[in-house]
Amino acid sequence: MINKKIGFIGCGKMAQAIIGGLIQSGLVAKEELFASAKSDATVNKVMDMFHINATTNNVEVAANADILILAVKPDLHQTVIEEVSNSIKIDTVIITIAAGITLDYLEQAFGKKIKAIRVMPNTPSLVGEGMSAICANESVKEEELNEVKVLFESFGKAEVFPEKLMDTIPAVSGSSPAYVYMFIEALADGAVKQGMNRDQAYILAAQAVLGAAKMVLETGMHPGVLKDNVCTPGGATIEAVTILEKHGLRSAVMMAMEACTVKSKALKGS
Ligand SMILES: NC(=O)C1=CN([C@@H]2O[C@H](COP(=O)(O)OP(=O)(O)OC[C@H]3O[C@@H](n4cnc5c(N)ncnc54)[C@H](O)[C@@H]3O)[C@@H](O)[C@H]2O)C=CC1
Ligand SMILES: O=C(O)[C@@H]1CCC=N1
Repeated sequence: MINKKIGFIGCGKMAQAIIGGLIQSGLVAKEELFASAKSDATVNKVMDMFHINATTNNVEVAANADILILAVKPDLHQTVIEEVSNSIKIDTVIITIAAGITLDYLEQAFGKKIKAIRVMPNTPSLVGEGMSAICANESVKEEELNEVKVLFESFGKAEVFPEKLMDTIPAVSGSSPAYVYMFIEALADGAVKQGMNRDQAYILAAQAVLGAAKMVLETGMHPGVLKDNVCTPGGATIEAVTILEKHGLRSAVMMAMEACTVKSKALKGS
């Protein structure tokens, strides 16, 4: 168990995924989780869903937290930080999960030396299969960074990266679940077009994606070799692969990722 008070400012889709993942992991007691949101409707929803402390008062959450997670949109960071910066404890570890918010930006917005951490998580955290990339400033002690890593590992995988790679992470793992859902939807549409029931199609498509991802992670084999193993010479799969290559699947993904990275870098000011 981690016996620290963990506060969330902003309690939308990503914070809810983390809170759900944390509760399910059992690493943190519900009594140690605090969240604030702008509207009463969100506060009530969060209390109903997770039975944790929730309020519209950001300062209350900030003042209580040993680990404070800023889970609002990038362009709201300045306002929220101005609101809470005088209330945080001296040793509070401050985490932003926002795309594009740098460690320097955080320190400047707080206007003082702080223990600052940047994490780029993703929504599969809710089901214990999150991927979180982490970097920290020099004020964060090794044991504090390890504790945050353990926290995020409790609902998936977590890796520490140099900050220069953090703007690339949304494209690879923060945003990419959206593209994968599009792929699953497309697989299901294709099956429905050929007469399959939609509910069954989602199960087949999603399980194939889950299994393929597990093969990459657990066998350590190159994705190209795994693909080749599916393509029987002169068989059906290579016909599908030919069409996907013709329509530029890989270059479409790579170009989409570039656009994602450019936007991530620009977000804090927008
Ligand atoms: N949705 C995702 O898959 C991911 C999101 N993120 C990051 O997480 C952050 C939040 O994104 P989402 O959860 O998707 O957005 P969201 O719109 O679902 O949640 C934002 C929350 O902030 C609250 N909020 C707005 N103004 C506030 C204020 N002044 N004080 C306190 N709370 C306030 C809203 O009530 C809402 O609950 C963003 O910075 C985003 O870059 C990072 C990785 C993945
Ligand atoms: O779309 C966004 O800006 C955020 C960053 C990663 C996932 N969602």
